[in-house]
Amino acid sequence: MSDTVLTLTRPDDWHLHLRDGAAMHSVVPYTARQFGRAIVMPNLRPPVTTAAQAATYRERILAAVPAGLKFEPLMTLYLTDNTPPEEIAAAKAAGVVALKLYPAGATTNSDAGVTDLRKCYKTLEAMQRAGLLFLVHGEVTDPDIDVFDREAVFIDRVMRPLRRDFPELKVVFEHITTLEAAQYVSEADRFTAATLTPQHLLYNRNAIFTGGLRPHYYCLPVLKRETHRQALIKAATSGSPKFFLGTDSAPHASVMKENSVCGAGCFTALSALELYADAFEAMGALDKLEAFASFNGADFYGLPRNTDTVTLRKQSWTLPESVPFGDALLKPLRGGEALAWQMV
Ligand SMILES: NC(=O)N[C@@H](CC(=O)O)C(=O)O
Ligand SMILES: [Zn+2]
Ligand SMILES: [Zn+2]
Repeated sequence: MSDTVLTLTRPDDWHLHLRDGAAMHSVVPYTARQFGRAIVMPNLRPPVTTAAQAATYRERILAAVPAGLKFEPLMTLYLTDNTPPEEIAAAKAAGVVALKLYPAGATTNSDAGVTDLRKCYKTLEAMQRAGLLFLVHGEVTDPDIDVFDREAVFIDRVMRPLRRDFPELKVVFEHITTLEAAQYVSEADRFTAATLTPQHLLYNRNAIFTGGLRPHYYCLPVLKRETHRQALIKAATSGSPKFFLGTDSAPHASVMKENSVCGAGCFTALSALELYADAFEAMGALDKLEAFASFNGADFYGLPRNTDTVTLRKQSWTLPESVPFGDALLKPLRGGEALAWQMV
């Protein structure tokens, strides 16, 4: 491996928002160019709650993949208080790989989410039996809990009871943002893993307030203090197979981001690998990027690793300020700025 060229087994994105319709058509090509597969989040309006809906959503995504690219969307269902246990067998038969927990009110399009996980125990049992994974947005929504503490409190209130009651359910603690979550996952058994986003590896919460309020750095869980960022990049570059790539690329039209109420989500799909390469290089850990991006996630999900490769070259380029998003515009994280790495 030379200093200026990095060739990796083709990575997968284990946490991605593609939206639907014209907006989806605008963003699918970015992911399909970099990644072999992606776990597609189900928080559409209305959410993807049934196997049948997941199957038709999958077809719409495939129709948006540019000719000549091979990309496999891996589908998920949005768990609600009322997801029937019988839906799990149908989901498995339709190729759905996981269910997603959105605590009601925790994040974008989560109003149909779970109000109390105990209401879902029969369905979780069916998932554990069927070998479907459980992907978790790990924040409590209690208004008494400070927004910066919601992930740490979730560990005690939800994660520990969940692990105790379903020890063999594979759980992914999605987009972790804290030292507490990194520690919890490192110490957990082999049924627990976590995804890490580029923004949480690269930035601390100062980024949201540098020289004014910067909506494009606002996502959930919100960026935390520098001590947390350091714990996350340490986990990502540790070589532990429990941590893997999940961009959480979450496109919102710039008119919605630059508004009196700004939706949560950073759009990173356009330059995801470049952003991760930056974060790993700053730690002197480029040699750890391939396992994080291309091996650990597939191994945890029990899927084969990809066999083709991608190449990144160290050459400066400028990320566009904005790109089309259906009829609207979409601003990538770091839009208009120079990036050190470029996928070729
Ligand atoms: N991460 C975000 O800030 N937003 C995501 C939802 C989510 O993953 O929580 C979105 O769908 O916009
Ligand atoms: Zn989330
Ligand atoms: Zn997400």
